[in-house]
Amino acid sequence: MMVVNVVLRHASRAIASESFHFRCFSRTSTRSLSLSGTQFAVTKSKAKMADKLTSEERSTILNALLQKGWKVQDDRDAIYKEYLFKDFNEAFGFMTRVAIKADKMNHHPEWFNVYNKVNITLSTHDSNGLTKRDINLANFMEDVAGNTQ
Ligand SMILES: C[C@H](O)[C@H](O)[C@H]1CNC2=NC(N)=NC(=O)C2=N1
Repeated sequence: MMVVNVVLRHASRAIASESFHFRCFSRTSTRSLSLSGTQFAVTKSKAKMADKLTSEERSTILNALLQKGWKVQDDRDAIYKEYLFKDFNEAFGFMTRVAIKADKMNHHPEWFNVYNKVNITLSTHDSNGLTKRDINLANFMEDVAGNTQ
């Protein structure tokens, strides 16, 4: 009986201390998780701001696209262009190639197609404006359209 009592007391102390440890652990880990979550959010939003095209990049790589018919929107930091193809087959072929590339880049155009017309707007939603990803995708579109238009 004595032995059973000792064993039981030991076991209940162990369980109590386990649950104490568990509570401490889960409190600490929750706090540090939310802390690191906050730090992550701050770091991420700074990175997004830094992503936007600089004025130097606007007068070089963006300007090169403006020479090719792309325009900057009046009310938004975005570029747009209307591509005209021979027919729907050519337009949709272009869209298909661009869609595959865009998905690989995880960077997607806003676009609208009617028969042989494709209206495209590019902007980086995550950065709330133009970034090099828009320039890269627009240059890819220029290459593809150059071969089909
Ligand atoms: C969660 C995912 O990474 C984002 O929503 C991606 C997907 N495609 C995107 N496309 C565009 N144009 N801008 C983005 O910021 C963007 N972000």
